[in-house]
Parts: sequence; structure tokens; C-alpha cells
Amino acid sequence: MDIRTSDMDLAARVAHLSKHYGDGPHRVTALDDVSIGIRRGQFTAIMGPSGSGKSTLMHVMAGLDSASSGQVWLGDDEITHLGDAALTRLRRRRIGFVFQSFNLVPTLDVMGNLRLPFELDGRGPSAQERERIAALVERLGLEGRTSHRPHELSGGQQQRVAIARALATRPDVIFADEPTGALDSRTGREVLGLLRSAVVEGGQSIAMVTHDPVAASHADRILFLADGRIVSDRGPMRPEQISETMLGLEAQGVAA
Ligand SMILES: Nc1ncnc2c1ncn2[C@@H]1O[C@H](COP(=O)(O)OP(=O)(O)OP(=O)(O)O)[C@@H](O)[C@H]1O
Repeated sequence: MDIRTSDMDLAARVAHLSKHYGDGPHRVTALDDVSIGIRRGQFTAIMGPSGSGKSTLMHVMAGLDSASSGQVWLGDDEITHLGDAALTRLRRRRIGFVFQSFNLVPTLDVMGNLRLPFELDGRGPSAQERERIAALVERLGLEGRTSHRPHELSGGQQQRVAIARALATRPDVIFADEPTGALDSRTGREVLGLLRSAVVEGGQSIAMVTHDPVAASHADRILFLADGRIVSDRGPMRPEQISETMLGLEAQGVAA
């Protein structure tokens, strides 16, 4: 793919991205010359064996970690060399996060958590944004829960709050890191259904790191990483096909 000709369709992208940790004999190459874009309005899963670079790729794309070399864009804006303050602002305004551990603020109730991205941005939500939050509360089945604290909610409910919070600011892209990792399979499927409908009905762009072939089977596209490189870029796949591909990559890793 020529990364420059398809800028308009990409919510985030990296070109010739490498990331090293440590120096000298301890140097680890987590990402090795990766060029890839996350397409707008698609649900992209990022898979690969343990240590293949999935989290590193997500962290660099989300401005949580810096590139050793190469370039990083969010939409049309290059973010490679932004300082900490600018990156923090950009993450609050233009990126949503959903984590395995939900990452809700325990001392705030549900509504407080949903308003948090706006409060952190130094303002409350506008009337239109309050309407959007109310619509998300309804859409995600959180009515009657808005004054509950996270510990008063089930895992699935907490993750729904995290998804509503991620969607509230209409981010360019949502990065989800094992969003179903702490949930039972039925609740996990519900959460994946919500992420999928945010893409299909809301036009949201989502990139999800996962080890779970069933979770990845909800995606429009699956990127497979091995040893810090993208080794396969596929359309929708069934869980069994995904498991087979993963077994192949893990076997190659053992043989190497
Ligand atoms: N802060 C760090 N310091 C040193 N090495 C690191 C650091 N973070 C990641 N690495 C190394 O970079 C490589 C890629 O790690 P990364 O966490 O991106 O892999 P992953 O595919 O997300 O793995 P997992 O599926 O186990 O979470 C690994 O070899 C890892 O040990």
C-alpha cells in the first residue's frame, strides 16, 4: 500500500515506524519498519504472538509512546515530534481508549466518568455533548446507573461505561486493548457487538489489540504482527481461521 495516496481514508497511520527499547547488547526491537494505516469507519483487530509488538504499535499510534524512527499521523496531522503537553491534549480530544481493566475513576459515579474527558479538557460538555452523552447512556443500557460508582457495577457494565466515555468526544479513532479480556464470553460478545455497532452505525474507527480469535472475528480487517513486522493484512476471518494463522505464527517463532 502506498501510504501517501490513501491519506483521506485513514484515521491513523505510521510510515517506516521502528521502535527500540534499551541500548547496546540489551537493545530490543519491538517494531521494525512498519508502515500501516487504520482505515476510517472500520473495525481493525491487531493480533500476533506474545512480544510481537502489538501494544507498542498501539501505544505509538495513540501518542502514548514515541517512535525511534519513522513517522506517525493522526488523521492528516503528523504527531511524530509533538511534545508531551500537545500529545496529552490530542489524546483527550481526538483519541478514545478502552482497556481490559476498564480504567474508570473509582471515586466518580458513571456520569462523572462520562464527563471526565471534557472536564480534563478544562470545560464541561456543551449542550450538544450532554445530549450525546445522554444518547450513549441510553444506547448502552446505562440508564438508572448514572449515579452508581464503578465498584457498584458488573464488569460488563463498567466496560460499557468505558466505551460510552471513549465515544463521547467523537474521537478520530478508538484504541481498545483486550477489551473483553476480563469478561466472561457472553458479556464479551455483548461488548464486541457494541464496538461493532459504533463502527457500523456511528462510523467510528476502532483498532483493537487482542489475543482472542473470537474477538478478532468481529473485525473488518485483521493485522497480524510477528517479530515487530506486519506479516499479514486480512479481511474478516472466522475464529478457526484466525486460530490457525496464530498457531502458524507461533510455530515460526519457536522455529526461529
Ligand atoms: N518498556 C519496555 N522496555 C523494554 N522492552 C520492552 C518494553 N515494552 C515492550 N518491550 C519489548 O518489546 C517487544 C514487544 O512488546 P509488546 O508489549 O509490544 O508486545 P505484544 O505483542 O503486545 O505482547 P503481549 O501479547 O505479550 O502483550 C517485546 O520483546 C517486549 O519485551
